[in-house]
Amino acid sequence: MFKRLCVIGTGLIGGSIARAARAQGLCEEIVAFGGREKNLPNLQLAQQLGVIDRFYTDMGQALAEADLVIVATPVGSMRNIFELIKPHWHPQALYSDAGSTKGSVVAAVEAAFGHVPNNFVPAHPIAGAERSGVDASQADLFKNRRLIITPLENTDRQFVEKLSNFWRQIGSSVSLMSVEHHDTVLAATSHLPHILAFTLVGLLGRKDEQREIFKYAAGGFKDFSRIASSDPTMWQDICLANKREIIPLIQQFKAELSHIEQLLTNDQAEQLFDTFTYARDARQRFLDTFDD
Ligand SMILES: NC(=O)C1=CN([C@@H]2O[C@H](COP(=O)(O)OP(=O)(O)OC[C@H]3O[C@@H](n4cnc5c(N)ncnc54)[C@H](O)[C@@H]3O)[C@@H](O)[C@H]2O)C=CC1
Ligand SMILES: O=C(O)C(=O)Cc1ccc(O)cc1
Repeated sequence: MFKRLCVIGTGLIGGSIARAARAQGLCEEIVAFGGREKNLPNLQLAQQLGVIDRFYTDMGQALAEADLVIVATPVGSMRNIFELIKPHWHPQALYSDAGSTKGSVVAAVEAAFGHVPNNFVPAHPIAGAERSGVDASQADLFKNRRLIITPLENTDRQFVEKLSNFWRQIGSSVSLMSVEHHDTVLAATSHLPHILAFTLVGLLGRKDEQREIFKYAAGGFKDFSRIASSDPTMWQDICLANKREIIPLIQQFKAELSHIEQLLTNDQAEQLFDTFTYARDARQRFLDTFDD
């Protein structure tokens, strides 16, 4: 049980962490930090909804007595956030984050502190939605979902264990991996798919007949295009932060698409069938292995 959870960034993810911690009785009180004036309506709503007990516009007050601090702001803001946290850092408190990229978050902490403190435990919930803000937050968002922790060599194992227990108690299945492996895997399974969805929906949206296209969109397009409703600031930050992993995937994707174009141009029906069959079988293998 934590005495005081401090959430920095009370949006979809920070709000859902707060709701889940409250629902499971994992902390005595929950406070939040509200940096900029434009964040205040969201924080007032969070307080009205009972997601947080109160919020502070001063980082020192927000962090006072906090024994668990979770940063859930867009990854591009993290350097600035850790600069603000630094003067109030407490060696006994557990600090973590929810950022979608891990290399950039660790680099942000390192830039702010000159090293990565052993009580900072980088983490990423593989759960979320295309919606933003505290009004979209849910206590069960992390139930039966995965949570990745990417400890560094010097990360205190007791803090890793504490954070793992916290996430397990809010329903997540916890995996540990290196920062680099995380960013390679997530570039493929999350970052590239979001770029593809933004690109396709943008392309179709620019077409004259867009009203017709969206009117007759079948289920597949609706499923695939849902993530193009995601927050542009958040995704701008993620894509720039992990571009080293994303760019080679875009190049491979372009080559695969050109291959399909060639098959169509040459009426190579059998090869087209084989290409689609390979993908279908691969997906079935993933479902058989990982669908839980
Ligand atoms: N949306 C999703 O499905 C998932 C998002 N994430 C990660 O979680 C983090 C938060 O994402 P969401 O909750 O979706 O975003 P959100 O937009 O719903 O919430 C972010 C909150 O941070 C606040 N904020 C932004 N800059 C700030 C600053 N400088 N100081 C104080 N507060 C600030 C905003 O006012 C907002 O309330 C991001 O790092 C994202 O990459 C991780 C897993 C899933
Ligand atoms: O809405 C969806 O399907 C998502 O993929 C949500 C999501 C967004 C960012 C993450 O880092 C993890 C999960």
